[in-house]
Amino acid sequence: MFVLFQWIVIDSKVYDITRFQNLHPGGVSVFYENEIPGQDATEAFFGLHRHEVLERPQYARLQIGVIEGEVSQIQGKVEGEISKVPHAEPTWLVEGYYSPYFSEVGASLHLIRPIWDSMIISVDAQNHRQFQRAVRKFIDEVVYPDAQERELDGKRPSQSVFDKMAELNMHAMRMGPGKHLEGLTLMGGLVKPEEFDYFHELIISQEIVRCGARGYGDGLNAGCVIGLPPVLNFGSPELKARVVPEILSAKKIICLAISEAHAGSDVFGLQTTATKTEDGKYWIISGTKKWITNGTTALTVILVERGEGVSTKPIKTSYSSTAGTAYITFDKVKVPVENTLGEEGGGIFVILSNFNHERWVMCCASARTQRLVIEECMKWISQRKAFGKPLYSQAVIRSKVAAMIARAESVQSWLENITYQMCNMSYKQQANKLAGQIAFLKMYSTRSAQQTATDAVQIFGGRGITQTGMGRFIEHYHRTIPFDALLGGAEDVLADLGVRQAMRNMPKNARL
Ligand code: HEM
Repeated sequence: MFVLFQWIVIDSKVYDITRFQNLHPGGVSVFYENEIPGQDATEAFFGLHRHEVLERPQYARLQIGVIEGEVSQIQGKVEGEISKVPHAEPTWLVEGYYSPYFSEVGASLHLIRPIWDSMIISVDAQNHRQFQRAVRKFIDEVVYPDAQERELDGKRPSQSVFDKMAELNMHAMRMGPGKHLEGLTLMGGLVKPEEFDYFHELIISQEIVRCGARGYGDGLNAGCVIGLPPVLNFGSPELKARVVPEILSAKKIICLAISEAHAGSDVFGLQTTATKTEDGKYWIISGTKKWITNGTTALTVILVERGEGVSTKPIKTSYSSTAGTAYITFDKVKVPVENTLGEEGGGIFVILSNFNHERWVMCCASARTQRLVIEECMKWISQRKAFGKPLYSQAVIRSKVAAMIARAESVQSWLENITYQMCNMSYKQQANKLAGQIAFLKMYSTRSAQQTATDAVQIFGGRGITQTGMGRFIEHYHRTIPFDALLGGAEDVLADLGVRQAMRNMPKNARL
């Protein structure tokens, strides 16, 4: 019996595909096409596969040698590295570019900033660049692999990831600067609690979303980012002492339950009721909540700890179940009045007070994921050939990519400007001066993101709607992006809010 050995070369590495060829997901026939058997199949391979295919253990072991005198040239994702693909990173991370906002170790910003009140956070020497490198390394090594696996199996992020984030106090840092950081060692001591500012928080938000796993990103304690601030800002000292450490160490999960089947953006239209018992010691809560991120795993719902009468069930959404999106029902749930956050009857204020920060976090994420899509497109249009030339030689492709880049760059620049304002304003000033700005940015960034998703699918063609293979991140992005335009207030509602706020500030005497 004869065995016909079949070898191919990809990027100077020799693969023995003798046995594998009949198992090849793309079929056996491709290996008998011209220019493949026994030859350099690099170009053909990268026109059809992501680099990560060669890194999977079952395929990596097909490699039997390297071509003498040659070295491998092609790189996939390199853990912890800054991408060299143009526009794949915000300019402040790109060699040779400058930023007035992000500092190097021990450097101070050459900016004169007005001092308005004692809430101002110092922005000298906060060491953003070193911080970014450490966060990226952590995300790439610890979070990225788990994100890819959980997106596939739909389970919640692994507890080990929550725990490692807690060791670095990352859950606490995701709440932004403030008193809750006092006494904590942040990122292994890289930044002092009093020096932690909104740019550090922006870095964390933007690094996490580089995982390209939308549902997982939310599953990774996004409920805490929006759910804990009401407790921190309005909870009694006893309640905070009991609840906050458990949540910041990720032993318990919190979520913010606002939306209901009957009311989404209209927070005044909510129907869940809380009635006091005759002795005034308890609330009895009845009603439902819908689309609650992390709700399937949460132990606390603003005032309500999971217990008798609280039940949750998963909602199947267009993104993955790893986010834990839940339908929650309260059936005569008894809650001590001490769990009340803020003034009785002032719940709307509690809810609205954190909207700016929450929307700003969403802008951080949206700005960065648009770049992930740009990076995918840039690689695809240079490695994929059509009509004998790379895709980028088509003007129509270049025009789509140009629009994507312009949108992503403008969103990031605007975001950095707003972040700088936040660093210099008290929470109250932010509410007065930035609610409109942040609403506009949120509206603009999610609209940009949707346009970019549509363009990316056009560029990737069928692969842009295929869950595996070369277009997998594009398919995921395109499928999950509509959510970004809904959460934190629908686009049109935000646009309207911004204009109304601007009109309130119109000088009475301004005329044409
Ligand atoms: C060591 C060599 C190779 C390995 C390990 C490999 C592995 C795979 C895998 C895992 C897939 C499924 C899609 C994906 O996950 O990306 C695939 C698809 C495919 N492969 Fe390969 N492959 C190899 C070489 C080649 C070569 C040399 C060709 C020839 C041009 C080829 C042509 C294809 C085609 C046409 C598909 C279908 C792509 C699609 O549906 O978009 N493969 N291959």
